[in-house]
Amino acid sequence: MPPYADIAYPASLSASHPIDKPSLRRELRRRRRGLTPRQQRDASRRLCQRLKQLPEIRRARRISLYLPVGGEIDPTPLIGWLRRRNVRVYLPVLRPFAENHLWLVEYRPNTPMIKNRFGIFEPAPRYSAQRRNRLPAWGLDVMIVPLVGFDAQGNRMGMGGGFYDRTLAFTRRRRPRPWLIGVAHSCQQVPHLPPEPWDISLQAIVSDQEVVRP
Ligand SMILES: Nc1nc2c(c(=O)[nH]1)N(C=O)[C@@H](CNc1ccc(C(=O)N[C@@H](CCC(=O)O)C(=O)O)cc1)CN2
Ligand SMILES: Nc1ncnc2c1ncn2[C@@H]1O[C@H](COP(=O)(O)OP(=O)(O)OP(=O)(O)O)[C@@H](O)[C@H]1O
Repeated sequence: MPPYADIAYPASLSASHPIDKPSLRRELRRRRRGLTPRQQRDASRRLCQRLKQLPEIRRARRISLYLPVGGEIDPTPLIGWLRRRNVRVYLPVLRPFAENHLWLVEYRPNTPMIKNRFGIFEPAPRYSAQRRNRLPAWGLDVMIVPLVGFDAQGNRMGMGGGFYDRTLAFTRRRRPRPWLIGVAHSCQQVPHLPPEPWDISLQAIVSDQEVVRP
């Protein structure tokens, strides 16, 4: 059972109601924002310990992750470890002129950064516009995907923009595809999320408490 199973879920989460995704998303975002700095630090450390043990990550040469906002679990302690292993690190960048698509842009120690319209740091436009600094998503070995919610079956919910679903839609038709790892705090686990037709399935979900392999 998820540790928060005893907390009252929104009424919309009971089996007899269809799930009201926007209110569930709000509730789960509130929950992760409410974690203390200390809980955040511990969760991040536990998450990264688990990630470093995954064979898929140990084998990878190119990995994308994200810079956390709003209480998201923090994967960035991995960056130094990955660089020491000569792994290339990529970040999502809001793609200009393509609604709700992401670019994956290499993140080096001297990469110029700006805040995007959501207040998330990302490589600056001048840098991201250069094709040599980007990688098509199929060129990644592993993509670490931030989750707002997840269930034990591996269903996921994100921020609601469909950014990752759109960016990864190609994986239905073509190989290679990156190994997709969703990450979240364990308090973001819920009993059941309805899969949507456009959802791209994850190979694993890693939280501070466990590794779920659907
Ligand atoms: N750290 C991090 N970076 C990421 C993502 C993420 O989930 N986490 N994304 C994953 O998709 C993309 C950005 N997606 C986002 C989608 C929606 C909202 C959002 O709802 N923001 C406002 C409402 C809209 C607005 O301000 O215009 C909000 O916070 O309520 C933010 C980011 C790319 N970078
Ligand atoms: N491949 C796609 N092409 C066009 N629209 C899409 C695609 N994937 C998702 N969408 C649209 O994006 C919107 C957001 O979807 P959803 O609520 O599932 O987002 P999410 O999974 O939480 O977000 P994310 O993928 O950024 O983590 C939906 O309205 C959906 O129709």
